[in-house]
Amino acid sequence: MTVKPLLATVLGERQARPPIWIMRQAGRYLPEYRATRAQSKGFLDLCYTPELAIEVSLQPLRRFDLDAAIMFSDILVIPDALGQSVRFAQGEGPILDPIDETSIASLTPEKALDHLAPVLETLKGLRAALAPEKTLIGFCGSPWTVATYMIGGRGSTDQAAARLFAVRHPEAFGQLMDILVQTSIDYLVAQFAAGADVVQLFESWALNLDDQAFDERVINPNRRIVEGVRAKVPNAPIIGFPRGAAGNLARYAAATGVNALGLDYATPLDFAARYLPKDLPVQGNLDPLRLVAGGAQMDNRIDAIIEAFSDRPHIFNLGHGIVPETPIENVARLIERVKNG
Ligand SMILES: Cc1c2[nH]c(c1CCC(=O)O)Cc1[nH]c(c(CCC(=O)O)c1C)Cc1[nH]c(c(CCC(=O)O)c1C)Cc1[nH]c(c(C)c1CCC(=O)O)C2
Repeated sequence: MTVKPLLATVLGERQARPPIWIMRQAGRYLPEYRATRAQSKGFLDLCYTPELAIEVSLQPLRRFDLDAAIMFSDILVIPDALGQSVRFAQGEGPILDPIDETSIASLTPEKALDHLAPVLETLKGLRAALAPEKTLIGFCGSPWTVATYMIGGRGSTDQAAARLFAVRHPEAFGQLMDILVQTSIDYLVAQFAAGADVVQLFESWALNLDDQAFDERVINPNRRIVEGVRAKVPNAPIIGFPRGAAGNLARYAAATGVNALGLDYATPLDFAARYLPKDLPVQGNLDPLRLVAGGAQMDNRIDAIIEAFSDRPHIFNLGHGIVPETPIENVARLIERVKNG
């Protein structure tokens, strides 16, 4: 069987050079993505049309020697599948009709997996199209992060609406988290069945939480998902990416049981050495804006990241998603440097 270096790294095997993928690697910095996007009827339509979603997932691998493809979709297909109205307005980001303590009961978890069937078709098509040494990554948003959009109705810098809702309506909030945990388990199990090698839990808003809230809203639901998925898919490989977790990172890694820990770019490079078990695989963590600017500052930082994690399994990645302004030649240079020094 052909070895998949990225999957092997998630499972704890250090490689001579770190394998690499890029968060949001299929996206607007690529002209071919913008062209396919223009052909679609809208962003969600692109997510639910396997033929187009497969195409955009493969676009970055045609240009660059990446070690993984990530299925093209979005974390907000879950609220959409639960019956909440989700729109992606041009230049505004996602807009949802916010849910409240009375509307949680009208969500439709029983219909969610049928609604998500096209995403599973995308995975099957990718599995068939990918070279055997490439890792296929599935994903979902973690419950707290998805809930911040469902309750707030849009992205925000402080997630105030959801933070207030969680403490003002703890019972309704608990019901919402239960629905999101169960839907995420079913969805990820189905992703493995459709051919995913590994899945990533995107907890993009693991910040702005006191330690009690972090335990209740981040650690607990992520742990329940890891356990629930592994009850059906024994030893399922899972990467956790709790962005902004900072001082809570080590507890997150120990308590959730994820195989590998995604580090955002604000995580100090000596953090892993100081606070993480010595064999725990890490992923990250170049600042996406260093990739925009490129040049020597980027090369030096890439080298520093590789050096800092050279004694443990390491997957190179950005510390958050690539931004649309990123010059393509800088991406090529990043990958060349990671692969060949
Ligand atoms: C919070 C979040 C979302 N989506 C996602 C997250 C977690 C990661 C993170 O923190 O960045 C995850 C995501 N979104 C997308 C992917 C596809 C796979 C990949 O290439 O990584 C993945 C893994 C496509 C996308 N998702 C979106 C686009 C751009 C939409 C377009 O093409 O018009 C893409 C390519 C839209 C989106 N989707 C979301 C927002 C806030 C936005 C608007 C802001 C933005 O444009 O970056 C929600």
